[in-house]
Formats: sequence, C-alpha cells, structure tokens
Amino acid sequence: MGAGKTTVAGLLGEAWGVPVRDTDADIEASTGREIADIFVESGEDHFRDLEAAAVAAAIAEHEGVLALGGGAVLRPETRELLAGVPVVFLRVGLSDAVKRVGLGVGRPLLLGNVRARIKALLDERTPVYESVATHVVDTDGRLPLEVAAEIQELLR
Ligand SMILES: Nc1ncnc2c1ncn2[C@@H]1O[C@H](COP(=O)(O)OP(=O)(O)OP(=O)(O)O)[C@@H](O)[C@H]1O
Ligand SMILES: O=C(O)C1=C[C@@H](O)[C@@H](O)[C@H](O)C1
Ligand SMILES: [Mg+2]
Repeated sequence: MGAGKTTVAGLLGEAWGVPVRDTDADIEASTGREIADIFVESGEDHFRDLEAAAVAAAIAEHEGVLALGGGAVLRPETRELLAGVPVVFLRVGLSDAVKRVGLGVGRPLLLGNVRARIKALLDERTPVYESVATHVVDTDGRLPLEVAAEIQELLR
C-alpha cells in the first residue's frame, strides 16, 4: 500500500493509450461496497475470494494495464494466473510508504499503528512480491512519472 500501483497504472495507461483496470475498483463497483466495509462486515477471507475472482476476470478480459490490490498475490491461484504476463513490483520502503498513506484511511489492514502495520506487511510480503515479479522498480524518493518512465523503458 502506497507503492503507487493505482497512480502509476493510470500514468502508463495514458502513456500507452491503453485501458487501465484496478482490481480494488472492480470489487467496489461489482459489490457496490467500499473495501473497508467489506473487510469490517464480511472479513478478509471473503475479500480475498472476491479479489481472486476479480483478478481472474481481469486477466481473462482485459488488454491493457492492470493494478492489483496489495494483497492479491497472497492467493496461490492468483500467483499462477500471473505466470506468463509481465508483473512489475513497485518497491517502497517503510518511510516513503508511511508518508504516502497518511492515516491509512480506507486501508483496513493499516488500522491501529500505521507504521507498525506497514513494517509487518513489508516483512511478510516482500519475498512473495519478489517471487511473482518479472521486473522490480524502486519508487522511494521518485515521482510517479519517473516510475512510469522506467517501466515504459523496461517493457518496451
Ligand atoms: N512515487 C510516488 N511519490 C510520491 N507519492 C506517490 C508516489 N506514488 C504514489 N504516490 C501517492 O501515494 C498515495 C498512494 O498511491 P496509490 O493509491 O497509487 O498506491 P497503491 O499502491 O495503489 O495503494 P493500495 O495498495 O492501497 O491500492 C497517493 O496519494 C499517491 O498520489
Ligand atoms: O495490501 C493489502 O492487503 C490491501 C491493499 C489494497 O490495495 C486493498 O486491496 C486492501 O486495502 C488490502
Ligand atoms: Mg491501489
């Protein structure tokens, strides 16, 4: 969270003139509920089921740039679906992530101590992100446009 997936996907879509999808937005549109409410009312497991289905639908239907939710790759079936497509891991360190997400409003897994929650998620997930990525781009101290430019070079 705060790596810039949604922001950079939008810039890439503009640069390439292709459509952009974001699985978090797809889930909110299809359920008519906000992600934070889904977590609170139905729990994380239910959200992950919706998310796995949203990723599968997007990969089947969508031609363009796809931004995933930060925890989508926790599901093995999602990792399998990503094999064979270019996957960019936007790396962000603790300090920049904390600055970017602010109080973490709308990000249910950051409730409580935002800094401690981000540190725990980075520690747990970094190996998973590295395992699915075909490309890794560092985002610390860089503008979204600079990150997008590097990805355009990498995927030319
Ligand atoms: N490279 C960057 N430098 C500074 N701010 C950034 C950068 N990338 C994104 N931001 C800002 O950080 C915030 C979070 O970005 P964004 O929503 O794109 O992250 P995300 O990875 O999609 O997060 P989530 O996993 O919660 O969906 C936004 O306010 C955005 O403008
Ligand atoms: O990293 C995560 O687990 C999450 C990231 C967001 O994109 C949302 O999918 C949700 O807030 C959970
Ligand atoms: Mg996002």
